[in-house]
Amino acid sequence: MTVQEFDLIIIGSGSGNSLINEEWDDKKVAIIDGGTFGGTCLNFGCIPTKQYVYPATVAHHATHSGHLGLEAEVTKVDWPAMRDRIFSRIDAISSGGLDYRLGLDNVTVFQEYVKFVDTHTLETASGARLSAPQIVIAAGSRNVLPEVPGINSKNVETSDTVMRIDDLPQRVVVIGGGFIAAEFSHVFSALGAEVTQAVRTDVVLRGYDTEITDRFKREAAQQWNLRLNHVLKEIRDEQDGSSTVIFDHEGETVEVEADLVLVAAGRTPNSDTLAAEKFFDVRENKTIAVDRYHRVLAGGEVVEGVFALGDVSSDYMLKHVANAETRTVQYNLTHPDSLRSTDERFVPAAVFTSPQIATVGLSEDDARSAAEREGFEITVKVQNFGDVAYGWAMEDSAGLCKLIARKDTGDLLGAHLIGEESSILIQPLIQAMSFGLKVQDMARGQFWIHPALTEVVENALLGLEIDSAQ
Ligand SMILES: Cc1cc2nc3c(=O)[nH]c(=O)nc-3n(C[C@H](O)[C@H](O)[C@H](O)COP(=O)(O)OP(=O)(O)OC[C@H]3O[C@@H](n4cnc5c(N)ncnc54)[C@H](O)[C@@H]3O)c2cc1C
Ligand SMILES: NC(=O)c1ccc[n+]([C@@H]2O[C@H](COP(=O)([O-])OP(=O)(O)OC[C@H]3O[C@@H](n4cnc5c(N)ncnc54)[C@H](O)[C@@H]3O)[C@@H](O)[C@H]2O)c1
Repeated sequence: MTVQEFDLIIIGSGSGNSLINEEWDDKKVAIIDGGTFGGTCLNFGCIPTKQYVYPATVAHHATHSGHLGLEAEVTKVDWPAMRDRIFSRIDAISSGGLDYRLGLDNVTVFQEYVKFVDTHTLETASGARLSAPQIVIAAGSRNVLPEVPGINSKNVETSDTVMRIDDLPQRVVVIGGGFIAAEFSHVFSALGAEVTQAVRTDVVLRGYDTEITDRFKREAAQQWNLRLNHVLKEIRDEQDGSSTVIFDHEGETVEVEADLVLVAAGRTPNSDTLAAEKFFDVRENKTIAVDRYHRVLAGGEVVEGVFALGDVSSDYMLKHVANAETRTVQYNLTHPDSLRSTDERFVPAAVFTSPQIATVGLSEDDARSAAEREGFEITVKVQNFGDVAYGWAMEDSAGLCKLIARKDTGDLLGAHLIGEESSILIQPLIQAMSFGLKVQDMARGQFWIHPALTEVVENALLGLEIDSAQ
């Protein structure tokens, strides 16, 4: 069998597509993607979800401003117009990106799935064999569907399909307590659907500081029907075209009627689609094992020339992490003698639900454990948005900013926010952690615009009890 030889093979056109820079102009590159060109973030993830989140948040504000002396209502939600506006932009970027790559002399695009047949050779679904001394696995992750009767119902959607539906459904059941469930519960409920979010335990947004998750549960329950400890058992299709979603709730059977069931029960890395486990180390969570330079491991040893990045190998399924890893791998591919690693000490995340949530660093529980283990004290401050002037303007009772720092040094250990634009408010705190800025210097070493909402961050910093602070 003939094997097509390349200098570089990239599997995955999401973050992987950004690897091809001018350094490869004179070399032969193959980029392979069996799915939609551009990957998850562009086509099914970060970007379209936020394009729905924004109008949903506008609608939420419009309909929840009575406390400000405003009576407003949303008289029409034109879902098809919204969907077409969103995807006319996204689809054009995806097909434009594909056309651009197809037009390059040095790049060959394979639009099929591949798997490894040895560490440096791949076989496409149609049987072609490709080989290269350098291969980057950027194959991402996919949605997981729980194995329950009725999971193949026509009313079941995942994040891959739900944004392209024909119309806004009347009754939506969202399965899951993670990022995707939280964001879509907000979107559908704010746009006017009757939403039930069913979480199998009493934990939402696992791993988040409990102050934030408790506040989120309270706020979510005021906007949609949040049901905890509801274990999905079955989805039964009814003759009228709807479905009945059946749960076990602490030993009792609970049935909820739905026109659409959004399953957001987690994502799994695509390592198995590549037969990666035959040639490389694959961890229990199905990520491909890599060293600090993103080189793939086999039997604990580096496989020369094979790198992995993003959801398929990362501890985080976040696009800003995949992007940072892409920059590192891009450099390492052409600088084998001065390899770089990605600094993942302070990885932030935001959940674009209602209210927004943003987090970086340790939760209070984890910070207390670390303090006990390593012998230092922590200081914690919770500042409500409603305590600062802009929070008064908003009549806010939902938002809070919680900071955790080392008492002796003033190093920030964790920052957790829930409330309006938390994903923006947290950025100076991420910056402080990344660059080692002490909380006392951060609080008083700069002006904080009055009366901006950032004063909630300023006041939280000032509320921390640092030993050396005057
Ligand atoms: C609904 C949703 C919302 C999200 N929102 C955010 C957000 O707001 N912020 C954020 O930071 N992150 C968000 N994420 C996560 C983010 O989208 C991912 O972390 C990121 O896109 C991963 O990029 P990647 O390059 O690793 O993989 P991908 O972009 O998924 O690219 C992998 C590509 O590999 C292809 N592929 C897989 N297996 C094979 C194979 N065997 N052969 C050939 N091709 C293959 C796939 O078709 C895919 O196109 C969201 C995810 C989802 C699902
Ligand atoms: N704003 C963002 O950054 C953003 C937005 C969306 C997704 N993402 C990324 O995508 C990843 C996947 O998101 P997700 O929400 O699908 O996953 P998740 O891991 O955040 O949450 C999965 C949820 O599904 C539940 N679950 C698992 N199995 C179940 C079952 N059998 N029945 C019922 N519930 C079940 C879990 O308990 C959990 O609550 C996230 O880890 C995140 O990194 C990020």
